[in-house]
Amino acid sequence: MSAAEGPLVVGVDTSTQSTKALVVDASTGQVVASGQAPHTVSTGAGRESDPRQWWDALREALHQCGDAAHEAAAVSIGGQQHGLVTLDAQGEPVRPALLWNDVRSAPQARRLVEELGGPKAWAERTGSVPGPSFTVTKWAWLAENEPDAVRATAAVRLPHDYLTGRLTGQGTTDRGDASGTGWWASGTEAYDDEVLAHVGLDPALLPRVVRPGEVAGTVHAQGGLPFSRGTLVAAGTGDNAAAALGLGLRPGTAVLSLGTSGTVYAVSTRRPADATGTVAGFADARGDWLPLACTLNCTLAVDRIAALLGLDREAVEPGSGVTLLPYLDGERTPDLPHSAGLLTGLRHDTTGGQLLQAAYDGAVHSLLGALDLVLDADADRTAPLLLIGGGARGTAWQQTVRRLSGRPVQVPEAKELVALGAAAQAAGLLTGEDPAAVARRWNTARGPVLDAVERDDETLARIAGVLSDAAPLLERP
Ligand SMILES: Nc1ncnc2c1ncn2[C@@H]1O[C@H](COP(=O)(O)OP(=O)(O)O)[C@@H](O)[C@H]1O
Ligand SMILES: O=C(CO)[C@@H](O)[C@H](O)COP(=O)(O)O
Repeated sequence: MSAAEGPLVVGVDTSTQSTKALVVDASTGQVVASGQAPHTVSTGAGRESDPRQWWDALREALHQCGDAAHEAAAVSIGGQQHGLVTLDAQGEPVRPALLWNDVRSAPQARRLVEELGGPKAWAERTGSVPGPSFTVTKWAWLAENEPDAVRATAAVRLPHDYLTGRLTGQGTTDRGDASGTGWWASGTEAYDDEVLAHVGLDPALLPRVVRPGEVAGTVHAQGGLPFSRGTLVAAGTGDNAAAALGLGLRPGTAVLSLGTSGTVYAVSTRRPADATGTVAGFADARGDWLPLACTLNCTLAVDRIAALLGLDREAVEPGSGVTLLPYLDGERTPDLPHSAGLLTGLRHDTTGGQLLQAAYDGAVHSLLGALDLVLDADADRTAPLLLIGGGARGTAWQQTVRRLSGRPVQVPEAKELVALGAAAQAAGLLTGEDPAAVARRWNTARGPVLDAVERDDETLARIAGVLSDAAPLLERP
């Protein structure tokens, strides 16, 4: 037996690059064991992963947790949002999942927005104007490009639903992740029959939306996992909603998450409906809302540029008028799905370190442009930003966010906030508490606050100018 004070819970983050598992003491929030196993994502035109490798990675991550995982009384899975998982009648993937950062459905996205009333109508109906990240556009792409796969599909799931379903044997999801599909109406909090009919998706193929605080099921088949049959399984949620739980986030505080995706978000009690499409009007996992903007190019893109330059990711140098838009995967914020990386302002005396700094600046500029849009009008604009995700560990990321935001930045010591949020959700099942209150009791947001520095408006203006001047190039399909 472990020396934990309370029951143990397991929180999982199945994100783009890896699956991470934490075994957490539900009384204190102490992480008693952890594990992590990588995934592969296809390269080339699309971004796909075989869902079965998420299950294998979950098994491996839990194996690394050792005996502690055997004692878990409840488990919950947070996962990368939007991915389209298609299962056949036996529950096996029909094809690899189409991931959130696969932009091939950009033409379908544009068409769907036009066909169902335009951006304002979509924002009012689903909270968001669907871009190529949204599941509904991926389903439309599949129907057009692989009709046999669509015909073979007996169930449609999101990544976290897939793993939760393999644990419980039931098809479930939650409002947080459902709100990123484009077929969940944020006004009625139910699947939108008209959208589903329009894209030819039978609602019977979709999972049941579990209410906040409700049990999704119990572990029905161990399948090589360390859990006992009957272990409680929480609803789980999308990774950003899970991190909001993990931080015990309250309205008024903005989060910047620097991982494979860059995201900026806040909790709000008001249902968002941004007709410009910059802010996605997601639901959170509790009953409130999670207005969020997301970039496709964050840590991976900057690391790639560092690798091209043969530099360590921290080897940045200040100064220079060079601008680098690191849109290696196309971009979502701003909405430029067909764009590629763009470099301008290069001189004989530009150094590699300055080029690398320009890549950080380009990535952070996109996120900060949406900061004011995700916060409620009455939020305190001088409060610290919470910086999380793998990139938050990096000094160059921290300093770039400070310089370009002009705001204090708080870096929580807790590393895996998505998995911690999932653990808090699992703990909430045991104690009946609100998961965000569990996380606050665990003090998960604790960490140093870096003071505000003067905002570098010159760099922000230069990047905005390049974006505007290069629009025809960046928008070209
Ligand atoms: N010490 C560090 N400094 C800067 N970046 C880091 C550091 N450690 C990890 N990273 C970055 O974090 C990224 C992974 O972040 P994470 O939030 O785990 O990603 P995911 O989106 O898959 O959840 C990697 O791409 C890597 O570039
Ligand atoms: O698409 C979004 C949010 O809308 C992404 O944030 C995904 O949820 C992927 O997350 P990471 O793997 O980068 O954590």
